[in-house]
Amino acid sequence: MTVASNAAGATGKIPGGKIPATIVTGFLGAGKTSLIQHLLKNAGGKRLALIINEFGELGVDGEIVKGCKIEGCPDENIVELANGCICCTVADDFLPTMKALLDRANPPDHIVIETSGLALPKPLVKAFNWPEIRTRVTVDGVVAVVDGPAVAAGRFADNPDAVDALRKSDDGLDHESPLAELFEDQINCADLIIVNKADQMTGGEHEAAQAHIIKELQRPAKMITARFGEVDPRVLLGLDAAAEADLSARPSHHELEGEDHNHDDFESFQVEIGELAEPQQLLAKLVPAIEAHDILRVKGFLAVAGKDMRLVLQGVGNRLQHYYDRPLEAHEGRKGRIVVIGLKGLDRAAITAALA
Ligand SMILES: Nc1nc2c(ncn2[C@@H]2O[C@H](COP(=O)(O)OP(=O)(O)OP(=O)(O)O)[C@@H](O)[C@H]2O)c(=O)[nH]1
Repeated sequence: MTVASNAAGATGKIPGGKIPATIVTGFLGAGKTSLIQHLLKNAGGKRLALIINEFGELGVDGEIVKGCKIEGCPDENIVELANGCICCTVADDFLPTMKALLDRANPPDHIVIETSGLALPKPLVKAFNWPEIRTRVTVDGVVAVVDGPAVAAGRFADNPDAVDALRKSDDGLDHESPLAELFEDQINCADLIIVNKADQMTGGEHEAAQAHIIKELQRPAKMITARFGEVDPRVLLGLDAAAEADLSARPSHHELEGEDHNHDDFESFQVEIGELAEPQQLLAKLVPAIEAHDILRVKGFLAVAGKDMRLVLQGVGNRLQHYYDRPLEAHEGRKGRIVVIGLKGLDRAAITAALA
């Protein structure tokens, strides 16, 4: 979990004195961090506090936000806590973090929470009914960021073959496609759905993505499209949904599992990567490894010979992106680390060997 706050300005408090909070959900790599970066840069003086949660043990998203050096968002306001979905660590992590934010001498105008890509949003919304925070904060809205091209390609459709294969490797699997269930839970908790990566979709793909969302949507929600999460903050904030008060209208596949569900369908691990002669040295090995092992998400930081800057690596499916974001610090050394996330059963040894 990462906490950050930005520049001073107008109060966002709503009548009754409660501070509004926005929960940003969405599958791995859909564009949540991009949306939040855009929001922080365009907050127009509103004092936002940001809580970022990650599934993998490496806190990449918070580091990326820090690396942007957004004015008014100093590093000392950023606290990392990765390695666990916020929906599973509500009592241990989320509640104390919220209380600390609210107890600040100058509390934020609006709180934005980025959940991990594997988190179920509903348990988090439920946490806003806890006595310690219910009188002080309300969920202004749940925003689901969707990877438009991936939806259009059927990534979140029920896939009986894939589920059968997973069942064979795990007798305990007692539900439908984990990706489809998670996707449905995330959109069916949302007040606003953002179909992101519009730049990567043709008109037909756009229609296919929308049609799939509408088919799975069981409640009314606004839907807009975006590229790189560039959404006007006036659209994003101020939904005034009070989501914690209408939980029963937000259906979930995990209703019966209570709050003690876990994420056994997915796993993540880290790979250390020595200094690269050039980025291509790793990229050339990564694409075949991603395809061979159906890796869902790769992200991390790398060192390249002769470069003083840190190389950020992002992979969503087999689409890779890399860029230098900030100078490497002496204590970081000249090696890199990436986190690999996929469905349970990843062949860690084979993937690590392939990237060595
Ligand atoms: N082409 C394109 N790429 C995008 C867009 N939005 C995000 N990306 C890229 O997709 C990758 C993942 O984006 P993030 O914003 O980190 O996604 P995320 O949802 O925060 O990812 P996790 O926190 O790992 O779940 C990055 O390489 C982004 O640059 C978009 O609209 N178009």
